Amino acid sequence: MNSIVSASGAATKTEAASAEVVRLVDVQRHFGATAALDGISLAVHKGEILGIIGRSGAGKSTLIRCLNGLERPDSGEIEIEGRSIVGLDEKDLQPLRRRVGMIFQHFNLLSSKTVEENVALPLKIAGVARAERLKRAHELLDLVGLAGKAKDYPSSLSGGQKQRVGIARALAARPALLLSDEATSALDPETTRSILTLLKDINRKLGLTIILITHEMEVVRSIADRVAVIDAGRIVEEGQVWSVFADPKAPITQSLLSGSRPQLPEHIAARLSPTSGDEAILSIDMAGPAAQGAVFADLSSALPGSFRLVHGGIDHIQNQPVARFFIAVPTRDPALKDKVLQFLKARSARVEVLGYDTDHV
Ligand SMILES: Nc1ncnc2c1ncn2[C@@H]1O[C@H](COP(=O)(O)OP(=O)(O)OP(=O)(O)O)[C@@H](O)[C@H]1O
Repeated sequence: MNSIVSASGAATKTEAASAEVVRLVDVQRHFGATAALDGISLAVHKGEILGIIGRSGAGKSTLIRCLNGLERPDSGEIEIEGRSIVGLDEKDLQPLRRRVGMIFQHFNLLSSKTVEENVALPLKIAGVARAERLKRAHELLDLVGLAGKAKDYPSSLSGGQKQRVGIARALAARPALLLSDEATSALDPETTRSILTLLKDINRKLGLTIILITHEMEVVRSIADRVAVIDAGRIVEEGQVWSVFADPKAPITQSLLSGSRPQLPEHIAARLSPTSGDEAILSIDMAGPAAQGAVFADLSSALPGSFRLVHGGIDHIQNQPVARFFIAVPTRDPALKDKVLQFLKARSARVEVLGYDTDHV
């Protein structure tokens, strides 16, 4: 069984437990010989945004379908706001489903209904009177920036506007949890940013707990507090987003993150020798407080002429600096590389010798 993934911070155990919106314990779901979920344990706390990433087929959709009661696990426990949903019949699932809003990649709006009718639909199903549900729909359209579109039909909206309607509809019944299933995957980068900003605003304003399922690291990077990486039905890595980006441990995480972190340029990587050359090429990873000092200026003062910068940069994730650089250290002084390694390690940097280069100009 995986350990329970949680971010209780400074809260006491009791406070953290009371603020749990979602709790999964050793959830298993098999399809024939395929383990779509193979022992998922997870806790998500009120107001948290959790990103769940993984490759195609990793089990993300099965997980989300288990959370909204569309799929039943073979074994394990799933609680929403402290109530078990495993084993409930359709009738008893209905009120719990209203506690879980959902947004989709292709919006899933009803084309024959106006924007306000789409937003009000969950309330109509719940038996809320027309005047009240339209009032709520208008409040929500205001919240998502579509106040003037109430009477329009979905066909006249852009993709970003359709997703805003989807978000308003998902919030209609005042859910405790919003599930987002690849909600920005069909949108262009600018629209994606505006939808992510809206989700973050709603999270802050309403204290809404959000679980985002995505294969896009950028989505996780820009709005999630925590990330869980799922592979072959198991959580293989989890943590605060900045810390997982700074030091991805599982090979699948490293692979998913490769496009989001500086990599040694291919033409240099291709010509590295594992044993000898004029320069040693080092990768340097620093994050949090370790990335805040003037490391390279200090290295230059302590060991003049000891390196040249090859590639890299500093990113800021959740207000934390996350730095990754590649430097070249001349090998004519055989002791220099070790002095540089020692200096950087003393500054809490992770340093790796990637190989040796002879052909730089
Ligand atoms: N109804 C089903 N019948 C048979 N196999 C299924 C079913 N649903 C999912 N699977 C299998 O379970 C595994 C996990 O699928 P799932 O759809 O949860 O992955 P995913 O991470 O959401 O993938 P994608 O990103 O491509 O949607 C896959 O091997 C898939 O083929």
